[in-house]
Amino acid sequence: MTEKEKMIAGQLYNAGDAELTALRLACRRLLHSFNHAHPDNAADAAGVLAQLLGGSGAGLQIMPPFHCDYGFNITVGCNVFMNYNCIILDPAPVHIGDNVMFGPSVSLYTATHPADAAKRLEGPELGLAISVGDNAWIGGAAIICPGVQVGRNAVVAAGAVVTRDVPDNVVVAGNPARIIRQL
Ligand SMILES: CC(=O)SCCNC(=O)CCNC(=O)[C@H](O)C(C)(C)COP(=O)(O)OP(=O)(O)OC[C@H]1O[C@@H](n2cnc3c(N)ncnc32)[C@H](O)[C@@H]1OP(=O)(O)O
Repeated sequence: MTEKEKMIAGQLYNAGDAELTALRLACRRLLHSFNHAHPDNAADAAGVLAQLLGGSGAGLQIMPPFHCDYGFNITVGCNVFMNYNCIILDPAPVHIGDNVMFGPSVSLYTATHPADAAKRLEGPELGLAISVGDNAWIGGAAIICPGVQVGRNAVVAAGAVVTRDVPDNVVVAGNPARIIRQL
């Protein structure tokens, strides 16, 4: 397997690999264009997003600046809105459903490292896929940790750190995020 194949499969991989380094550089070039697009040129920004992302439905709106590692691992449904300054670390697949809203500075981190220092210092990284269900709302500055699945219609409160899967139709808040009510 190549390092890219290992990365997408959720296995330990070497991020310093030449192919992955080139892919991240290509991603940064596209992000530079997107984040510096003139506000009157919405078509330019939409064209860059179409090149950047693995797939997206109609009605996608992302407010700049936006940051991610690769882009091709991110798929987005219809009518998705991401507010300013969202960050998606996407060595592993990220799927965002239809009608999802992100507040400002939402972070989705699929990337992680071994907790054991000796293993971590050897260098390999790991990506665990994240998904956000249809109609979910992620409040500003929330952090979605590696491997988490957020359910349909769920609300993640501002500032929550989500370490476990979120069921459908609940509000979660806090660090670590806990269910505060059913919807
Ligand atoms: C596209 C965009 O999204 S742009 C707008 C960006 N805006 C945001 O990010 C705002 C996100 N909104 C929130 O975080 C809100 O507080 C919500 C949606 C979670 C409120 O949900 P509700 O179910 O109405 O909760 P409610 O306000 O009744 O509070 C219930 C309890 O949760 C607590 N709570 C509410 N919000 C939070 C929070 N962000 N973090 C921790 N606890 C919270 C309340 O203090 C309350 O606790 P108490 O019962 O001990 O008094």
